Amino acid sequence: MPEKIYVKDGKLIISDNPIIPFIEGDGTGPDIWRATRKVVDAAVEKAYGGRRSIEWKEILAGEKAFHLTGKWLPEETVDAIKEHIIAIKGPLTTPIGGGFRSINVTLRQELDLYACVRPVKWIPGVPSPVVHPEHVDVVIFRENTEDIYAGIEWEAESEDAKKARQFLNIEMSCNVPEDAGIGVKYISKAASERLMRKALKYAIENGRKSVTIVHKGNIMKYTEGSFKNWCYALAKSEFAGKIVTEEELPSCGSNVPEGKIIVKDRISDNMFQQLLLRPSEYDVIVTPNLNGDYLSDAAAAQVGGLGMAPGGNIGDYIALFEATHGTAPKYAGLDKVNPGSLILSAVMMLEYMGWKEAASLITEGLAKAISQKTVTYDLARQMEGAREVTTSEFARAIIESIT
Ligand SMILES: NC(=O)C1=CN([C@@H]2O[C@H](COP(=O)(O)OP(=O)(O)OC[C@H]3O[C@@H](n4cnc5c(N)ncnc54)[C@H](OP(=O)(O)O)[C@@H]3O)[C@@H](O)[C@H]2O)C=CC1
Ligand SMILES: O=C(O)CCC(=O)C(=O)O
Ligand SMILES: [Mg+2]
Repeated sequence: MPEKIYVKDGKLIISDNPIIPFIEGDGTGPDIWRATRKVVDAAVEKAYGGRRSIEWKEILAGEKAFHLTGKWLPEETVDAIKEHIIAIKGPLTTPIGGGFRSINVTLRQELDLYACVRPVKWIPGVPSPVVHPEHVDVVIFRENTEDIYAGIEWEAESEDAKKARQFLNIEMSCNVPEDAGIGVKYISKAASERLMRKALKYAIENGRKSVTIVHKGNIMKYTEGSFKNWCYALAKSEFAGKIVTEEELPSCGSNVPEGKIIVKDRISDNMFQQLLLRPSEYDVIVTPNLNGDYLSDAAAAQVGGLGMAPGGNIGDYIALFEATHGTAPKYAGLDKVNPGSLILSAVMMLEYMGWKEAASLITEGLAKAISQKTVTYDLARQMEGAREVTTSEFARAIIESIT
C-alpha cells in the first residue's frame, strides 16, 4: 500500500512504498524527468528486489499548471509537498524584467526550504576545462529564502519607486537618481544562523574538513558582513570544541587539531578564483542567496557543466530536490540534454530517504556510462571518441549497467 512519508519524534518515517510528488518542469524538464524516473525505478527495483518501490504522484507547476488550471503555482501543489515531505522537480521558467515571480523561489520561500544544498564533485571521465577537476569536491549551502530573492523591487519611475526614493533621499539622506529601479536586500540573523547550523552539522556528520563562509561583507556591511559575523558566532557558541577558526590556527591550514573542522571566510569575488586555482582547500561553503546562485553554476563548470549539477532545497524536514540548471529552452522536447543533473538530484533524494543502496547503484551506473564514453551532447562535445546519445539513451545506458 502506498503511504505518505511523515515525521515522528523528529525523524522521517518512510515506508517501503512511499508516495513522492514530482513536478515535471518546463522546457527540457519533461525529457530529463522521464529519464530520471526510469533510472530511479530501475535502481530501486534492483536494490530491493521488489520489496521497495516509489509511488510517483504528479503535481503541477509552471506552464503545464497554467495550461490546465490557469495558475502558475496552484495552492494544492504547495500543500502536496508539505503533506508528503519529500518531492522532486524539473526546472521552471521565470520571465525576465517583468511578469510573474519565480515559481522556484516561491516554492522555496513558501515551504521554508532554507538551505539550497549543491554538491559539486567530479566523476572520473567527465571532461573539464581545468587540469585537476578531481580536486573539486565542495558542497555549497546557499541561503534560500532571503537576500535580493525576497522580491522587494520597484520599477523605475513607478509610484512605488517614487515613494521609496523620497523616503531614502529625504529621511535617510541617500542620493537615489530619479530614473532608478530600486531593490531591497535583506539578510536576517535567524536565517544566517540556521543555515550555518545545517552546514556545520553536515560537515561533522560527513567528516568534512572545513566550512567556508563566502560573503561580500566589505561592501554590504550590514547584510553580508553581518551574515559572516552571525555564522562565526554560531559556530563558536554551538559547536565549541568541534571547530577551530582559521584565525586561531598558527599558520594557514597547518596543525589542525585532530577531528576539528576549520571555519574560515572568503570575500566572494576572491572565492571565484580560489575555487578555480585552489579547489582542494575548500569543502563545505556557506553563503547568501545570490553568491550561492552564481557560485554553484560556476563551480559546476569545472566538473562537467550544468548537465552534471544536482541540488536539493532542504528545510527542517521538507525537501524538494532539483537540478541546479534551468529549463534550457532551446533544447526543449529534443531529447537531447544531459539528465545527469536531475538523476544525481534523485540520488541525493534517495540518500535523504536512507535508501543508500539504490543511490549507490545509480551513481555507479552513471559513472560506468561515462567511463564507456556514452554521453549526451554537452559532454560529447568536450570528449574525444565519445558516442553521443540522447537523453533517453543515456538513461538506458545507466539502467543497463544497473540491471
Ligand atoms: N531551478 C530552476 O528551475 C531554474 C530555472 N531557471 C530558469 O530557466 C530558464 C532558462 O535559463 P538559462 O539562463 O538559459 O539557464 P539554463 O540553466 O536553463 O541553461 C543554460 C545553459 O546551460 C546548459 N545546460 C542547462 N541544462 C543542461 C542540461 N541538462 N544538460 C546539458 N547542458 C545544460 C546549456 O548550455 P549550452 O547552451 O552550452 O548547450 C544551456 O543553454 C529561465 O527562465 C530561468 O529563470 C534557471 C535556473 C534554475
Ligand atoms: O528561479 C529561477 O528562475 C532561477 C533560479 C536559479 O537560478 C537557481 O535556483 O539557481
Ligand atoms: Mg541559478
